[in-house]
Amino acid sequence: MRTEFLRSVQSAVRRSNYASSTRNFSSSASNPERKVTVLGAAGGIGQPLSMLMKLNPLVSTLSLYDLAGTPGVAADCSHINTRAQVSGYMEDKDLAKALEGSDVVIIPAGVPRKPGMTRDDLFNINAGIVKNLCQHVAKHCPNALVNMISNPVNSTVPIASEVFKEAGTYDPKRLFGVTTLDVVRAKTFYATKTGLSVEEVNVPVVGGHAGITILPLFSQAFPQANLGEDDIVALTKRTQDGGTEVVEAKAGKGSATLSMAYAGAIFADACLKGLNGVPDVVECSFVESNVTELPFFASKVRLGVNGVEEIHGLGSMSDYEKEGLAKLIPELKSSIQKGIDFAHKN
Ligand SMILES: NC(=O)C1=CN([C@@H]2O[C@H](COP(=O)(O)OP(=O)(O)OC[C@H]3O[C@@H](n4cnc5c(N)ncnc54)[C@H](O)[C@@H]3O)[C@@H](O)[C@H]2O)C=CC1
Ligand SMILES: O=C([O-])CC(=O)C(=O)O
Repeated sequence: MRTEFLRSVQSAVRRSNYASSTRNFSSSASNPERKVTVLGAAGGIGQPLSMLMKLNPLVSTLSLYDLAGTPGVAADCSHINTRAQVSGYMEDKDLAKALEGSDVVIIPAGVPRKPGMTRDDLFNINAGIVKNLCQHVAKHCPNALVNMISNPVNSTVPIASEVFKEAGTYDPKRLFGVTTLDVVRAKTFYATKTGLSVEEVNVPVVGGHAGITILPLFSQAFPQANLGEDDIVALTKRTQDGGTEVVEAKAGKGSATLSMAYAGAIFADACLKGLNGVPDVVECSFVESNVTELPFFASKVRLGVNGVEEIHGLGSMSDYEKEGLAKLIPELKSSIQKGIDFAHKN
């Protein structure tokens, strides 16, 4: 029964692109050892994300770290009869053990929004958390691929890059802001509007991860549907406000956790596939980039054995999308600079 259930979860996940190459998903025996560490593992995102990583046969060691509650989450996850061996860590002094040997470090540590807040309102608390955790990453697993989930992503990724530069470990190919949830939302909203099967649609989302800096490119959606300008504007706005929609619905009890865990698991799975040499693994991500004048930008990225293998350009965009791009640049630029300044001053 349990095996059947696991198979059905795996197959649902596989259909939705979580493991776009079934080759690696179904058999664990042929997959190399891979350690994945989750920092903030006992939180709203951390718990379901840890479970999804435990279900991923590409993971051989799952290391869970949080300031509180990790032993329970680790014990719970460890009973799931899948490949990964689970360990939980809670004390600062155990961070070294938690991180050593990690191939991928996923960071959802930090506070979430409440109604009325912007992601930037989280900066004062989360910037320090991210800086501290990245200092430990630089020390204990400098070669890991870092998947930054903590908000504001537009600033936390630049903070991480400065910390790694300071430590002498920075490799731009290994640092990713996780923007997969924007793609997940754009796909869902597009499929709902067009009546296309959600499993077959794809929509690139570029820019950053806050409000108008989130720019879905519906002109490049696949398959193409004949939507009018009003529909495109409404879909764009809903994708940009997707996080706020959840924050308001949760009415003070946090922000997206389940959809984020799903999105984070898809992105980590893509990183693992790239590391394992699976070809043509492409996801949107906020990375160091020269696609625009900004030092960081989200666009389609091909993942490989070194992390980022290739950053795709923006492709052809509609006039509406070009306007959106022009509008987002100043805000994204200042959020990036804010992160860089923080890393130097604090
Ligand atoms: N990139 C994205 O698309 C998304 C990002 N987020 C962001 O993810 C972050 C986490 O959200 P939730 O899980 O809902 O929050 P949460 O409050 O439920 O969980 C955060 C966890 O981080 C832990 N934590 C705090 N400081 C830590 C430290 N120094 N070391 C280790 N763990 C630490 C807390 O103990 C807590 O368990 C927030 O900043 C939120 O805005 C949320 C949704 C989407
Ligand atoms: O909106 C938030 O605060 C959390 C987030 O980044 C998202 O759901 O996209």
